[in-house]
Amino acid sequence: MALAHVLGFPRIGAHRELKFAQESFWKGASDEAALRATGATLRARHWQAQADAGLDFVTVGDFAWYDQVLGTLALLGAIPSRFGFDPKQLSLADYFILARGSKQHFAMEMTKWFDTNYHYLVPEWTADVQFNGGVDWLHDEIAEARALGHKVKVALVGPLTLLYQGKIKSGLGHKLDLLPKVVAGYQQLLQRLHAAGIESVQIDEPILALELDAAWRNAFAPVYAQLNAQLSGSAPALLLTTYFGEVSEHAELLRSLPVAGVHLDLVRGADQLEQIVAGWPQDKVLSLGVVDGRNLWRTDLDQVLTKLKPLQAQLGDRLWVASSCSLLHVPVDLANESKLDEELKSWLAFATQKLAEIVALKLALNGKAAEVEAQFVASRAAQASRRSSSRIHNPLVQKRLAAVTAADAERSAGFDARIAKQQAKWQLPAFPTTTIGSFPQTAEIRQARAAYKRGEIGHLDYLDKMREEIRIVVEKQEQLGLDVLVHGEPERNDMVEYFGEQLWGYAFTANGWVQSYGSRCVKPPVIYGDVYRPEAMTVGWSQFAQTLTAKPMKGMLTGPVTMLQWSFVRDDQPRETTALQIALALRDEVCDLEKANIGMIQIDEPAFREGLPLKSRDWPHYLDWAVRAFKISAAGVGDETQIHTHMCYSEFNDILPWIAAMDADVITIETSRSDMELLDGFGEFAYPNDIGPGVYDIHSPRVPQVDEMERLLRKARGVIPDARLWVNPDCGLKTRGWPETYEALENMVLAAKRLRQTVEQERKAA
Ligand SMILES: Nc1nc2c(c(=O)[nH]1)N[C@@H](CNc1ccc(C(=O)N[C@@H](CCC(=O)N[C@@H](CCC(=O)N[C@@H](CCC(=O)O)C(=O)O)C(=O)O)C(=O)O)cc1)CN2
Ligand code: MET
Ligand SMILES: [Zn+2]
Repeated sequence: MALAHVLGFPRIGAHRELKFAQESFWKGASDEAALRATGATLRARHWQAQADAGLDFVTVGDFAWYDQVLGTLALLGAIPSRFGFDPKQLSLADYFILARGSKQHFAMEMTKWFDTNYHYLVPEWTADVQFNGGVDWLHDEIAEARALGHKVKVALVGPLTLLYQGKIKSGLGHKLDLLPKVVAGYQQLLQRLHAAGIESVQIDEPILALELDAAWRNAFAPVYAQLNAQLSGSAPALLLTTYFGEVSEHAELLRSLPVAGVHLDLVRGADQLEQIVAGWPQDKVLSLGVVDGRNLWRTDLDQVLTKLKPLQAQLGDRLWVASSCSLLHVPVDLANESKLDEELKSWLAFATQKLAEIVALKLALNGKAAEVEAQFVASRAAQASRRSSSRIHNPLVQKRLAAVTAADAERSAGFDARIAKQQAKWQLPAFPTTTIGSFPQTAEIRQARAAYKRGEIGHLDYLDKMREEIRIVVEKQEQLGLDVLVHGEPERNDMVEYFGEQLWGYAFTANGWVQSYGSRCVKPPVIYGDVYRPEAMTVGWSQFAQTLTAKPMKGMLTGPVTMLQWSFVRDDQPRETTALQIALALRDEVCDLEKANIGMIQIDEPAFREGLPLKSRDWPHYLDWAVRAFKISAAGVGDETQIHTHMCYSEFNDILPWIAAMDADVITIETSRSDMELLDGFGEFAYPNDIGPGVYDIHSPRVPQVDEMERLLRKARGVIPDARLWVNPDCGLKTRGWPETYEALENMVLAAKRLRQTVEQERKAA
């Protein structure tokens, strides 16, 4: 009999209960007990949903108070020693300091989890890091689940993925130097799980979907042999999970690893099945991820069943039906969507619905097709209705896309000619200061928007409130002495959702929250049809903001790649086609802004790096269309119009030439959490256009001091010519409060002024 399971369930709660409990704890408005109680309630609810759906285990270990990688470090005792915490006595408050920083401590670095919009905390590898055991939280959660009567499978981030995803901070030549300690730590952990009677452990090794070099590849067999030897044939059985891509190059390794089973992502890597299944050992489970954990289209159950049936003959009980990856990346429950129309709703499945899909497949395989016939009928109807629906195809859009030429992607002059005209026009000081776009989204702003959405205040009142906010933001920027201003984006709930709401071909949810990092969530819009801009989206706001100041006011848009990457994307046409449709819509907006005398326009592409395929052999194709999409959105303007872009939260060094190929006049880019590591890349590749490497981390409430920022700027001057260097934070300020924002920007402007003085002195001395 086939079994059914998921690799993980979203922890934030259908109504973001965890977010509100975390934030209340951070504010000091509630205590640790209250936060813990909310966590326990959510876990209990999510396990119950899994049990009620008919899964064979509930997954324990997917919960995290902030992030699952940080949680793994806390569990193993491998927290960075620079914080001075005792790993075995770590309190929740300490754990949050690791994640968010404090007056004394920089936060741990945060970066994207593979190619998702989820951010994890980057382990800090030093020679003295320990793996001798840490907090008991996982063990407590297991006890909780059992007390509720559930059959438990424990999920862990695997040792090699954990090591790989960290960064060497000091004292190590190679991350794998830590292997003996790490393995000992996992052995200890597995023993304890065994002692507690755990029979099944899912051990996530998604790095197998990357192109690993020999050192990493070769580490798998000995590591798993050691973990297995320790268990000496006794429980828990290890299920090694791979996801986010195909792993067929490791087919031989996976067949021979001493683990009880292996999980494959058949959504991302449909083609790998044949190669891996051939000669699959008689004693190994094969868990097949057939329900998409990264998107929310309803599964074509017939199609999947057809694929699974022949395998059942081969695998029997050893066939497990699963989600492709953890369901962390999709919203919790479609039942909470009252605003989506019934047709669209019938096309979708959120995490809760996906549980039912997995179980329907399992039951159909196990000879109980009659019990789940209704599910199959509904799935069939959804596929048919999606294929034939008239709301998906827009001939206007398709015709325009077909007519795009290479020239549409090129500015009329090269950078040198453009920047000369732009400088003559704007007369900015050396090291111009600016911000990334958003200013604090205060409770007042959000409440006003919530009241507007509920119909308690009218459209004009809402506009008035937002305009008032813009007035305040402009006034503060003038006081601060910033050189290039922004309107602050108060009217935007989220930079992607806001545009999605105004474009055709997009649907948006009322409650489709997905965790992005810590307590922060997004509601990714759903792209279901051809994308079309019926009217201007931002022009009124930018125009209004420009009337308030004589300084340049940057227009503010989200770029095509990010609009795509942070949405749930249609799966019935290539991603690049959708990206180019969005690019054309944005191009019209950019041209409209220019016509309205907005002379600087920022087109944010924070997800540009995130969209990069995990395997480098797929890079050229992606980079080609992604760069083209950006350029098409930007290239409709004249030479004097200054195009900015912004990127954050990724490692950029390996794609610098393509970032340069986007040919934005100015890029502001996140660098401060990694102490300007970006600049290392400039050794090989000198970025040609203007650049503002972020001088402070906006994701931490800590206020940076003038000296720190001045130091970073001096570092930047080492590789960026003075004439090309801008001064700005790492990213937008929407998540910050006003007092810390104001103070930080005051310090930043001061740092820029000091730099100008230095240059002046250098010039005099010369
Ligand atoms: N899509 C996306 N991905 C991204 C980013 C991003 O900005 N957008 N930034 C990077 C980092 N990630 C981030 C993700 C989310 C947030 C963020 O601030 N999210 C907000 C939600 C934003 C939002 O949609 N807000 C809505 C709804 C806000 C809300 O909760 N309203 C209350 C009512 C108002 C109140 O009383 O507060 C409610 O509905 O219950 C609005 O402003 O209208 C949050 O979690 O708090 C920040 C950074 C990478 N990925
Ligand atoms: N303009 C956006 C902002 O300032 C860019 C954010 S990138 C995640 O919020
Ligand atoms: Zn950013």
